[in-house]
Amino acid sequence: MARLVLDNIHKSFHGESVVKGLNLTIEPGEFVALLGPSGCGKSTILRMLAGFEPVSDGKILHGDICLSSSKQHVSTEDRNFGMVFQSYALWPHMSVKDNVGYPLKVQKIKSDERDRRIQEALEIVQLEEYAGRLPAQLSGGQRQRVALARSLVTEPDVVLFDEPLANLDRHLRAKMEETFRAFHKRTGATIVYVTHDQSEAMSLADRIAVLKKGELVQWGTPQALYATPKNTWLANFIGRGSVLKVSEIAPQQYVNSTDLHDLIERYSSEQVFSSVLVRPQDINFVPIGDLSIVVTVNNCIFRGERYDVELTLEDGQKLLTYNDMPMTVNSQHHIRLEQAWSLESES
Ligand SMILES: Nc1ncnc2c1ncn2[C@@H]1O[C@H](COP(=O)(O)OP(=O)(O)OP(=O)(O)O)[C@@H](O)[C@H]1O
Repeated sequence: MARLVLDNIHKSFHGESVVKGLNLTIEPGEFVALLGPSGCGKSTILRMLAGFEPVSDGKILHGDICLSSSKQHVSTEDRNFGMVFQSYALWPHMSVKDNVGYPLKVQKIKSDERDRRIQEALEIVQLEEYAGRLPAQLSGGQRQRVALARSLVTEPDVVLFDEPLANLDRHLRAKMEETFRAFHKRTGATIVYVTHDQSEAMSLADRIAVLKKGELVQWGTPQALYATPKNTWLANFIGRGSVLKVSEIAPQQYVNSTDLHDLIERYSSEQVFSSVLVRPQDINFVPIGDLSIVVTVNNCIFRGERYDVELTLEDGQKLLTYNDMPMTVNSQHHIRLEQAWSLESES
């Protein structure tokens, strides 16, 4: 097992720069998600890792081996990375067993060894009983699990996933997330997983690289991205919450309740402002008091286990919070903001 390093990677198509100086060090066995909106360059990065695309500049290293640079390019076949894409690309005329075993046949692995590895891969994705079926006789989730089994029979150090759950319904996605977790635990492979779904990235990955327009915005654990997002764009992209304009304050710090209320009070009379992130769970309804702010209920939506309540401050800014009970639209209440996180302005 070796470390995967993306060292100042650039990629341009016809003079247009789509990946701009990306640096990432992925530890052996780590589960990493590349997350970002459509067109930010996620698939291009994965394709460069897979060897389908050369890099325009920079280096991709796997341990001591240089896989890609402007002078060098190790072919896809010689990288021995597993790959699972959105479309399962199974051979329709081959059984599950033959689909899974195909990469081993290409590698000319002997049949008893091949059978052992197929059996093990099918066990990991819990499809042993389906070995004789054709892809057409399987559900979407089962087909995706066959593709997963096929990606691991060659026992790769690194497995690349490109939106593998995008074509599945919500229920199946949740089930497949479990399969991925078990797969990662069992194989210990390094995983690079492309998605534009933040909840998928948050629930699966050890670390997430959030990308925007070909640039890395933040790289960290899901918990760090949620608690300490870098800027207003990321705060709006990860998790739920409200970005409030307040009086000026240095970015990247927690603001306690007293300071926050002071910053909100002083904001209306000032031109220069800062932005802070307030998470819904950091807002409490309280009796009128020193640290209370008047709000009006703007909207209240039933979400099953709770209500989403949209509040309006006196200066018109909106805040999202949760409540166990429904709240009447246009009713007035007092809230206390327990804490907030100050943000850099979006570049
Ligand atoms: N072969 C290509 N030729 C020209 N431009 C390309 C090529 N491949 C990708 N691009 C461009 O590079 C940019 C990044 O594309 P990429 O597919 O990597 O984004 P993405 O983040 O994976 O998006 P999505 O989530 O929609 O799949 C886009 O503007 C796209 O049009």
